[in-house]
Parts: sequence; structure tokens; C-alpha cells
Amino acid sequence: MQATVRNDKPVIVIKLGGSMIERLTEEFYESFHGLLKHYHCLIVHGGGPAITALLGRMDIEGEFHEGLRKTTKETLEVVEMVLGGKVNAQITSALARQDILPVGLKGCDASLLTASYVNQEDLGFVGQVEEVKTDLLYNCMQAGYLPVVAPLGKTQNGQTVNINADLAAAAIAKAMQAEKLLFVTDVPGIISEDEVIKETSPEEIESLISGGCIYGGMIPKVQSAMAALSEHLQEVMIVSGEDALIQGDRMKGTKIRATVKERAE
Ligand SMILES: Nc1ncnc2c1ncn2[C@@H]1O[C@H](COP(=O)(O)OP(=O)(O)O)[C@@H](O)[C@H]1O
Ligand SMILES: CC(=O)N[C@@H](CCC(=O)OP(=O)(O)O)C(=O)O
Repeated sequence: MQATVRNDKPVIVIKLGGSMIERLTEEFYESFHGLLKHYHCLIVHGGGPAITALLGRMDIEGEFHEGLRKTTKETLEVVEMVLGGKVNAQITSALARQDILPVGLKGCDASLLTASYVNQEDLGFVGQVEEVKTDLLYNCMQAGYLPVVAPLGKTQNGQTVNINADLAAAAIAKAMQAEKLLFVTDVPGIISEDEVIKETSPEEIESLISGGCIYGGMIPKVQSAMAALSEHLQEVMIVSGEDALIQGDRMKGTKIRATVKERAE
């Protein structure tokens, strides 16, 4: 049973990329105070580089297929430790230092993220979100807490699975009928010909991918962004974690909209 979506404040989902988490500043976390005045905020975090680093220290080689980490039983243990332990605690501690009330959640707990296998034969314990327990997240936010979700899921059979954080954030944003989805990463937006694109559309993104301008970790990000766009979620942004989230009175980065109303000059 899911709670009815309540629209007392719009929801914003913020995905913190593993590429940036180690470098996020106190100023960055402080800027959540501004967001919380207008939105119910929810964080979904990655941690890919930290997983790769710990696997390396254990002499386990990482292997990716189309941006998804091949996850054996042994790898899964490390993924759970890093995402559900280290990285989640790092973010909740930083928010708590700013007098924000974070609550760390693993997607595999309390049926928060029910998942199915992406391709068990090729990828092992890698999941995709089938259902989000939205009432748990709403109840936390309504009570004044900021949920910080580690992208782990549970299958119907109770197996924990590793979920790409971009895909998890998009699925959660969709299920929560979020108004905004932000991807915080280590670049100031989608870059083309040395310039940050201010606003773009799914059509333009498809051509940037096929032309090779968008590659690597940016591909699951923009694909997740496009999949999340809906009548509720009209805008996805890719922003840098180098600065505070809001600079002046706006966010800087690339805005992805279903249709680009006017081309920014
Ligand atoms: N057109 C592009 N503009 C900006 N970054 C891009 C582009 N294409 C690929 N990238 C790469 O995407 C990276 C961000 O994705 P990723 O490393 O997966 O970050 P995260 O850990 O935040 O999810 C950038 O550091 C950059 O190397
Ligand atoms: C299945 C899969 O690939 N899971 C990711 C989960 C972490 C993640 O997505 O972190 P970033 O956002 O930092 O890339 C992984 O194991 O790296």
C-alpha cells in the first residue's frame, strides 16, 4: 500500500555523484537550508569511485558493462559496505553539521526499493527499480527529516542488489512525482565545444550521444534524466558540486526539458 501523494510542498530529488562526494564543501551542504524552505528534499547518492577503491585494496577487479558494475557475491559485500555504510554516513554527518535532520536509508530496507535483476547472467546482483515505497519517504520529509538513500534494492525473493545511482534517483523522482531532479557531479553541466549547454532537450541529447560528445558516466545520467521527464517532472538539471547549490538566486548548470521553450543565448 502506498500513501497518496501529498502536494503541500513540491519534492526535489538530488543525486550526489560519487565523483564529487569527497569534495563537497560545508557551503554546499549549508545551501540545503535555502532549498528546504521551498521543497521537500531527498538525496540519492552514488559512490562508484569509493567502491572501486576498496575493491582495488582487496585485489578484486572492477568490471563494467554499459556503465553498470558486474556485481558478484563478493563485490556485493563491498558495495553494501561502501554505499550503505561509509558514503551514506559521510553525507548524513555533513548535513547534521549544518543542523539539518538527515535520515540515512538503504534502499534494500523496509521495501524502500523493490528491484528486479537487469541481467543476472551477465551482471550478477545488479538491479533496476520496480517499485518505490513512497510513503516512507513522504513521512520522513513531512516530519522534517531529509532522507539520504543508498542505491541498494531488494528483489521479491529478498536478495539485495546493486543499483546504479543515476537510475535509482530517476526512478525515485518519478515515483515521488518530484518537480525537480538534480544531478550533482564533477562538471558544471553538459559540455559541448568547450561550453556548458544551458538548456537542452531529449532530441538534442540523442544527437550529442550519437555524435560522441556525451560519453562514459554522462550517458546513464542523461538517459535517466530523459526517462524521468513527465507531466510532473518538467525539468532535470545537471550541476556542479564545486559550489553551493544555489548561486545568487539560481542554479547554474544544464537544464534538460521535454521541450526547449527558448534557446538561452
Ligand atoms: N559532454 C559531456 N559534458 C560533461 N561531462 C561529460 C560529457 N561526456 C562525458 N562526460 C563525463 O561525465 C563525467 C560525470 O559522470 P560520472 O563520472 O559518472 O559522475 P558521477 O559520479 O557524478 O555520477 C564527467 O566527469 C565527464 O568526464
Ligand atoms: C550497478 C552499478 O553500477 N552500481 C553502482 C552504484 C554506485 C553509483 O552509481 O555511483 P556513482 O553515481 O558514483 O557512479 C556501482 O557499483 O558503482
